[in-house]
Amino acid sequence: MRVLVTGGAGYIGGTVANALLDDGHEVVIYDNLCHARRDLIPARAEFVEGDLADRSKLEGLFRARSFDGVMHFAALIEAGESMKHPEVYFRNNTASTLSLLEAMIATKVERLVFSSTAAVYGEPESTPIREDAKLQPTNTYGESKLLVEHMLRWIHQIHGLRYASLRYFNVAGAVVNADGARGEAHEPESHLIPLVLDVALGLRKNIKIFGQDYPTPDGTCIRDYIHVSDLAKAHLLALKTLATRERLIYNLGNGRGFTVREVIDSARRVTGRPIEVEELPRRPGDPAVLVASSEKITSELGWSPDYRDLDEIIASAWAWHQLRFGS
Ligand SMILES: NC(=O)c1ccc[n+]([C@@H]2O[C@H](COP(=O)([O-])OP(=O)(O)OC[C@H]3O[C@@H](n4cnc5c(N)ncnc54)[C@H](O)[C@@H]3O)[C@@H](O)[C@H]2O)c1
Ligand SMILES: O=c1ccn([C@@H]2O[C@H](COP(=O)(O)OP(=O)(O)O[C@H]3O[C@H](CO)[C@@H](O)[C@H](O)[C@H]3O)[C@@H](O)[C@H]2O)c(=O)[nH]1
Repeated sequence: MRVLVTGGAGYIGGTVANALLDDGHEVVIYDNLCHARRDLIPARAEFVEGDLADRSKLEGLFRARSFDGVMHFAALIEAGESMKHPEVYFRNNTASTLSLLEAMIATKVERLVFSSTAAVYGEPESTPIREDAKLQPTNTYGESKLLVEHMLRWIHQIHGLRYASLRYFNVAGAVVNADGARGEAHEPESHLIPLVLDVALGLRKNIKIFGQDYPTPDGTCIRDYIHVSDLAKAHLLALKTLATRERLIYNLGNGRGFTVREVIDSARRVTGRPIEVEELPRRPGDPAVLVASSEKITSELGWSPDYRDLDEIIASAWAWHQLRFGS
């Protein structure tokens, strides 16, 4: 298949682009590089620099090349930042995605795999979270993605777009393949695991823990960490399944939650280094607990994660982190 990968210069999009290439597909990456580095674009893919909002550029690309599908990763991704600048998130993640969808409708590109998020659920009523749980985001990042899910439902119904909405929980870890190694590095970094590993490497003094008074065993937030290679596997499965099924909505997580302090302890075990912490107030918009039930994708598509152990996920991230940032 020929697949357009929006946001393919980023952490997850780049990893999935490599997995598509390994599986024999042709990949064109479309990214405006607002949060990525040119030298990290997967070397075997074709690259087009452009913004999601540029409908005519996307339409031109679709007409010129006849794509079988789109994997749509391009977005701003920080829940904390989204609570300071909601309008930026609605513009970039929601309105600009509409330009992509308009271009797909106009040129009859039929399949879309969309990066949704656990943040669409907000504070869940029960855990683990199933796909039929209430959708009530507690941050505007989650809302910006939920609005896209609503648009997709209508565009599917009216224009027949086939789509998969994959609601990822917290993605982590690194992958080694023909292109070398690729791991988690956001520009700028705001995610827990890479920041903790920076402290282990001596690049930061300490890790700030946002909130100690959540209703969890140690007072810090609980998240479900999934390895990026397991996520990539699910994307390829979803894209293929859209040949026979029209609309897929799946959670992607490991089914086990870890507090922020447990993640830091795991990093101490894996790296063998001391990791100093500093306790700060809550970060606005953070739900206390997000843990996935991924039973639906397991029973319907046969997906299951290869990485189930947090220490293993962090060890994979650490191996790459030392290569990339160690001296
Ligand atoms: N990292 C996670 O834990 C996580 C969890 C759930 C969902 N997601 C979703 O997965 C996707 C990828 O996340 P990531 O961690 O790889 O982030 P990332 O920041 O590494 O990648 C996002 C990419 O999108 C590009 N981009 C952003 N806005 C654009 C625009 N308007 N036009 C063109 N390109 C644009 C950026 O330059 C970047 O390369 C996002 O949609 C995110 O919401 C991530
Ligand atoms: O320096 C830090 C960074 C994070 N945290 C906490 O660690 C947890 C994880 O935070 P982070 O790594 O920033 O990820 P999330 O905010 O949980 O969001 C990620 O996971 C979501 C799915 O659960 C995705 O939708 C988002 O795109 C992705 O950024 C949260 O409780 C944060 O408050 C800290 O205490 N200190």
